[in-house]
Amino acid sequence: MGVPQNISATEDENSVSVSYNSWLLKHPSALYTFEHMMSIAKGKKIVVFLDYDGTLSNIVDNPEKAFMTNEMQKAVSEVARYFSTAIISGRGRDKVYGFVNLDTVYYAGSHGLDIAAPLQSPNYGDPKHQTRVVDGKGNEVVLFQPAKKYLPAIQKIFSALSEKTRSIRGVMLEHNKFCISVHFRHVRDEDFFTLEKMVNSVLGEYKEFRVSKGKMVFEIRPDMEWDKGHALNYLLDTLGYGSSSDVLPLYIGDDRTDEDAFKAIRNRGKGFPIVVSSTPKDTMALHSLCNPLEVNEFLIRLVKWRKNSASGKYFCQNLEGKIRKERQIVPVNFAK
Ligand SMILES: O=P(O)(O)OC[C@H]1O[C@H](O[C@H]2O[C@H](CO)[C@@H](O)[C@H](O)[C@H]2O)[C@H](O)[C@@H](O)[C@@H]1O
Repeated sequence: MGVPQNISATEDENSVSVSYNSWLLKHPSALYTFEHMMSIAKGKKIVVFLDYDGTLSNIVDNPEKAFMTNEMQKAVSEVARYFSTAIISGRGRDKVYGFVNLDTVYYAGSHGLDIAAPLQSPNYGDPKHQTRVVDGKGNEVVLFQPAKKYLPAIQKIFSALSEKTRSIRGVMLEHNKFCISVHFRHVRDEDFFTLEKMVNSVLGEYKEFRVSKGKMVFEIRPDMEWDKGHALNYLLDTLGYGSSSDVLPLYIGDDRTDEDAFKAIRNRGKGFPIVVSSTPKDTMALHSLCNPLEVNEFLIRLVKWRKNSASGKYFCQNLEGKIRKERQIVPVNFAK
């Protein structure tokens, strides 16, 4: 009995790695194609967008404990020194800020339904959803919250789900302000369909909401035309890059709702949509990274590239009007 099982395990592993390798041909590793990507980015402005769970932090059993490593926090902080950087998460905005804990990045929570954007002529999206507020650090920011009118209903759905799912062991509800996550990672297989029915029956009374499935989670949110892709465009616009043809948005994410951001970049016709996955999957992303460890490495490389290209540029500019003799050196140094 043991032998055939072993053989089939090996066959399975082989076929997984064969299909992953052929998937990689379509979605090459952003680490392997880094030089090529950066050759496209030369002289352009990269704006960095990052998902949180499964991208900056590993997927873990307890959503409250999805901390990022110190190395990752340092890498994101460095990235934010050189590039405009935003985190777009399904979590509540405050919660994701609590995990990342950096004041130099912009945050969008609730799958993009809650954006704290810089105070700069916001001309994208409906102004009635925008409020000027002073954040914890005393900076004026614009809160863009297009789903505000749904807050009372979200509260009711949360209460109804808490009541209804109480009988199912392992369910965990997470209030993400404009969305609700129903985690079923710890629900027994035999209880899954009952839970799914419960979720659908509660939502049956709230037709203006939709539910999608993420990683061991039902994600409930208002059924409106606003997603992570819209949030990416909104942030680009408020950061002042809306009409610039020199901007390359770079988005790294691992889950279904990140596909909306990949799609937005594909629609712009420029930029780097990068999916985090160690298995083949349908995606609009053009590049891939295997896991948060590779994301960390990619971010470190991005910073190094930026530092080097900045010093190269500085060298050129310095040479430009001043030291004629040294100008000859430029091509040699660049070739190195
Ligand atoms: O857009 P994201 O930042 O990726 O958020 C999507 C959901 O992420 C979290 O859940 C997922 O990660 C948990 C921690 O690793 C894991 O336990 C859970 O099974 C995953 O689904 C978050 O808790 C959800 O609220 C977000 O919707």
